[in-house]
Amino acid sequence: MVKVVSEEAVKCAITAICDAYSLSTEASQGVIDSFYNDKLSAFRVNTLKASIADVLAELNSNGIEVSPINWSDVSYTLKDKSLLSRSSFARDGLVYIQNLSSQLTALLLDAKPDEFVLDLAAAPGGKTSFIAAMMQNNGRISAVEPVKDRYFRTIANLKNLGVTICKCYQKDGRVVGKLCKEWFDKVLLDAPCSSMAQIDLRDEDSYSHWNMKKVKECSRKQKQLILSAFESLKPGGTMIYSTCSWMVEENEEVVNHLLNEYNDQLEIVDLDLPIENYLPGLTIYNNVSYHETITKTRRIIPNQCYEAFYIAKIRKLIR
Ligand SMILES: C[S@@+](CC[C@H](N)C(=O)[O-])C[C@H]1O[C@@H](n2cnc3c(N)ncnc32)[C@H](O)[C@@H]1O
Repeated sequence: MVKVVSEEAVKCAITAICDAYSLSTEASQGVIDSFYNDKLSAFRVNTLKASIADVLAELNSNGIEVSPINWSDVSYTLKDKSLLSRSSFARDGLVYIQNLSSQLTALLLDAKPDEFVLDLAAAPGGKTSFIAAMMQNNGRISAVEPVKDRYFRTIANLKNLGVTICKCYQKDGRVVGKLCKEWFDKVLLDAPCSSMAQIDLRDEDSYSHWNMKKVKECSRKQKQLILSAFESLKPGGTMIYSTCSWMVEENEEVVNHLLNEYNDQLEIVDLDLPIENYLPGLTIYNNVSYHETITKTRRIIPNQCYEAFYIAKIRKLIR
């Protein structure tokens, strides 16, 4: 029987990481508060099906007010997504409601037309579809998802969003590296995680299943998945590892595991995020030291606009 955690236990985990960064009491409180507060919603225009100008004009005529984001032409925030999520734009895939941290992660993969891309943990396909839009539906994407209903949902979603270059596979991502050794130019591993970003401390249901046992289980699987992702990458290719968790076990510890296995075959890319609310990856946690290069990985600090996220960009060296 899994022990259900209290709000205090979640706050404790968040505080421990704030302490590890020596964040001021005020900054730590800001992070904890962000797990209580309502966030702004965000969406992107799906340029596979609509032009930005047309969508903005339609939203305006429906009284939906949106604000642009400075790092993406297609991304916007809005106070209340209820009208938009019920609209025909969302239903018909002209826009896709997606938080900014997720959008930024997909953008950072920097997939180009004509490349061969792997999305190793794809459902429901939000990032896959953004990647396809950036590739202008030119090239190839393989999307992997082992859970049956999530796999079928991804296929339906991608179809609705006008993605034509993606083939979906119902598979465990951990076997892909051995089956498709050095096939892909780019790989996204948006790993299954304990989903701290989804925690709303006002809503017990959102954290009642979150616990350290789950964190440890996720960490074990993430370490296997990151090796598989790296093995599937071509020399010279790049991959993104991301989670929407705040836990070191699911982030720095996983990248450190890859570095322990393949240190001489990769470099961690220094991520220059176009936002201010981020921290470098931790190199020491609970008295365990990780590779120094992990400081080049990034943690997005949650706030009103952004969900808690961890992003690492990794390049496979040409031998
Ligand atoms: C964080 S979600 C991915 C979200 C997706 N990238 C998006 O933006 O829409 C992680 C996904 O990994 C899937 N997953 C779980 N175990 C997996 C495994 N062994 N191999 C590949 N995917 C797995 C989960 O079912 C879940 O759909």
